Amino acid sequence: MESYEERVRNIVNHLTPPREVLMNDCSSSSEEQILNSNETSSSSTLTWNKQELFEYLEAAPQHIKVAKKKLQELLKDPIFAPKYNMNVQQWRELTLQRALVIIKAGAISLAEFNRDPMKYLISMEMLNLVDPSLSVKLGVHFSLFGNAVLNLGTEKHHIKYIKDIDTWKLPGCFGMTELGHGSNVQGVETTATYDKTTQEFIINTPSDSAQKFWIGNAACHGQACSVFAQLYIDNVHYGVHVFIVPIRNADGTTAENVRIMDNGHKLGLQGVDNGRLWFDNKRIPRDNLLNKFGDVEKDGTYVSSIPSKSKRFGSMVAPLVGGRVLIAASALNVSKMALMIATRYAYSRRQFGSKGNEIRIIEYLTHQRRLFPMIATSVALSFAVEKLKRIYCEPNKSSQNVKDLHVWSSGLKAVVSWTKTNILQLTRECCGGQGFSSFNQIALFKSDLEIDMTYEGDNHVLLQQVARNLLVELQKGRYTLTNPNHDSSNIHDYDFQVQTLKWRESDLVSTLSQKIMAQLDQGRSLEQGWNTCLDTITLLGKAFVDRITLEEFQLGIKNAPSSLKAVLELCRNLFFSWKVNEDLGYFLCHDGLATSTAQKIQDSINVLCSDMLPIGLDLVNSFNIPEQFIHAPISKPDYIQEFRYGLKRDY
Ligand SMILES: Cc1cc2nc3c(=O)[nH]c(=O)nc-3n(C[C@H](O)[C@H](O)[C@H](O)COP(=O)(O)OP(=O)(O)OC[C@H]3O[C@@H](n4cnc5c(N)ncnc54)[C@H](O)[C@@H]3O)c2cc1C
Repeated sequence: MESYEERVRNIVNHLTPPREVLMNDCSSSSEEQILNSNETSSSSTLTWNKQELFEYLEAAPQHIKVAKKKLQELLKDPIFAPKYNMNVQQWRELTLQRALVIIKAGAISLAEFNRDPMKYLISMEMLNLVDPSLSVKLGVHFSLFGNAVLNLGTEKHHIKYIKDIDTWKLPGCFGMTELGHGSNVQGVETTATYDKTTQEFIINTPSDSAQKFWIGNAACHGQACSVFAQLYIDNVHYGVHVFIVPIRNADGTTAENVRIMDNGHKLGLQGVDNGRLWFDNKRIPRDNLLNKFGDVEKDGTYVSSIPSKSKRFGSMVAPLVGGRVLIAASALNVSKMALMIATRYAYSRRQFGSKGNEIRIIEYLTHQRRLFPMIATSVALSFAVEKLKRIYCEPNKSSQNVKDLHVWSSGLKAVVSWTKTNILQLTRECCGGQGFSSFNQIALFKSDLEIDMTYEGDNHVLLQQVARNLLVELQKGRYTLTNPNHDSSNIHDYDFQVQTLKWRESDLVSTLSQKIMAQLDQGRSLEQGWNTCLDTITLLGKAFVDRITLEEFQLGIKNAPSSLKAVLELCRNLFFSWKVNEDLGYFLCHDGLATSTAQKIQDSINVLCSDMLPIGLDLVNSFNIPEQFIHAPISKPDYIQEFRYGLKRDY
């Protein structure tokens, strides 16, 4: 008689699909075949050249490819080898030493940031794959402190500071956030009062809530800080301006009239020395005002070509948009890397089934539904993020480009960082206990990059910027409202897909407009009305990003070599179905889709996942992430060999 276990096994075997429909067994292939092969995909359903897809997703001009290779060589220096098992002090020291190697080699510099922002962005993205603490420490120094000098300062500042920034002679901090004010930068309390008798500004922290908080490089290494403070001249308030304030002397001692404290242990980014700053009527020369958008003459006369305080503030924060572009791009790379690790493991790890013939975990539908839609989403986002980078790097931006940059960077920073966090969670779980080990990389990215949702603009606040812009477009009659499309004849037709996402966005814009008008009619202020609509606003911001992502993806498919079109279309269909499925409630409650069409879309996900099953491994192996940065043992074809007795992994 069959035992209970045997009966269950027989039933399960009966229910699982025949092995022939599943892809070739990667665990028996050599690493070279699986990971680095330029051969076409071996799937029976779709074929493409992996190198071709790698290059198409990379989308970099030749000179940048050369720079990338050069940086990759530099990153082979043993100092960049993985090392996790350290206390905070050791993390900070290693991060500093790594930063100095990069700076000494001239691989990252403010001069380069100015000359070739795309090269700068791509180099920083690569450093983030090696060690997020390293890219954040350098980012604070160059992209924030240095960028403030470059874009908020004038020639006198460039002459005085750029060389010292590029050599780390003047390690910098960026002092925007205070304990009492983070997202609301216009509300900072630190004051800068002009003293015309000495031609100095007096920088002061008037209360404990005004202490500068979370300031990168402040706890240990920073010597100067670009401080955001309210400018006062003769008791007249001129709004927020930015000042270069010395915080340490060259010998590392704290500067006079400055107090510094460490921010302490945190969730991640252990290598970044975040600190708190107080200024006790600290005097700085008049020239230390970064005066591109507003200046103070010797006699105390205020001069600016922008009369409105809030517009002036807008001009001052606009150049800082690069941080958001970098977060979106880096978050996408990390998503791809985590998916590469988890997917490779999923195609070689076996669990359950008959003895000697256990099932690869990728064969479980739950595994496919966790990994494949995210693979498709990462491919989809590649095209939107690439477009964002191009807009950012455009040297002579039209006013439309400036507006697009603001809206796209706000929306994509929020959505890509959330997507990455979701992907890190899913991939961590997909790897089981292995996902918990630092040496398998996913866990560390989880803790180091958790902050992406908060700094460089809190995601919920950023999506309000997107919604505000769409509302203005609507009010100015520049927004085309769209009707729902119930036609379900072909849910894989691009026109149907884009019409569906356009309808949701346009329905949300008009709903938002009506809701706010109703609030105003009831005598509420715009601020109160806005607050009652924040749920709709968040949905609208996300809907906008989904729509532009689909549109850019379609453009990418149109321009792709013909051999790549089919695989990209499969990804587009899965991306679309997944996105609609996530928000099915909205589509059904607001009559955006017929129930039968919604059902079709929902049902299509399992089918698309099974279409992706034979090619999922090839697809992640075509991702534009250099192999050099993937050292997780579970990503290797024979992961068991990676754990043979005596091979230590306690770094
Ligand atoms: C590791 C790390 C490094 C950092 N480095 C720097 C640095 O170098 N320099 C620097 O100046 N700052 C730095 N920051 C600070 C960072 O920029 C701020 O934390 C961020 O701007 C958010 O501000 P907050 O923490 O005060 O949060 P808050 O703005 O108080 O937000 C708290 C919550 O309230 C919500 N909220 C706030 N306002 C609204 C609104 N209008 N509508 C809806 N919801 C809202 C947010 O969504 C959030 O969930 C760093 C922070 C960290 C953690």
